[in-house]
Amino acid sequence: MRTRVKICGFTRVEDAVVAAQAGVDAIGLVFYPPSPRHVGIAQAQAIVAALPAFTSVVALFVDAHAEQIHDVLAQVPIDCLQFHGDETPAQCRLYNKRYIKAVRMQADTDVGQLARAYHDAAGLLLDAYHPNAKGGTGSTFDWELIPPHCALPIILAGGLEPGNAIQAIQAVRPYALDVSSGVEVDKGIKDAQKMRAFLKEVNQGDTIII
Ligand SMILES: O=C(O)c1ccccc1N[C@@H]1O[C@H](COP(=O)(O)O)[C@@H](O)[C@H]1O
Repeated sequence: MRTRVKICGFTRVEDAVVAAQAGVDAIGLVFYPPSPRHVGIAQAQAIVAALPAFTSVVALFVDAHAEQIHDVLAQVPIDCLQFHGDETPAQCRLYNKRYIKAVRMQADTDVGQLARAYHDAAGLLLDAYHPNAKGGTGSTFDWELIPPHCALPIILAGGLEPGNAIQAIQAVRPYALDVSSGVEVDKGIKDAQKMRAFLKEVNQGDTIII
């Protein structure tokens, strides 16, 4: 099965269009005000309206109030939610939407237990731990912490970039890769060449594995 790719943290319509034309599976929109990649409703609507069919839209939240999430869902066509905070399984299930639960990996993180707790998630996203940030740090983590088998599709994140995508696919064999910082010129500003290079590497990685 080919490795899916999500590119996260778009703030500009033109960047999302380039990503879609290059073959990305999903784009991520960050609805977390402290993030430099945060988008408002109007900008999110403009980005989604410019996308072709079959490019999924993922909305990222960090410990958001339910009203904020309902507000986004009422105004922006979202395919999937991504929870990057301390949301409980019950909180993730409130919206009648497919969801991804992000986990910031530490030495004692029990991925199997999390997969059981969030058993109805559409994927478990494994990201680097940082004491002062919830994500989007550009840091990798020790992929040896990931168990070889998991009941949920594994979405690998954290410090991915053109240059380590093939290695990531070979080491982890994830369902998908999620990248943000590694394809940027500045926070929230994507680099067309880096996005294309990343997607090309993922295709190469899949070819090597097959
Ligand atoms: O992108 C952000 O600003 C962000 C903020 C808060 C939580 C998560 C965020 N992004 C996600 O972080 C991971 C890793 O990103 P990176 O490639 O290391 O920059 C990824 O899932 C982003 O969607």
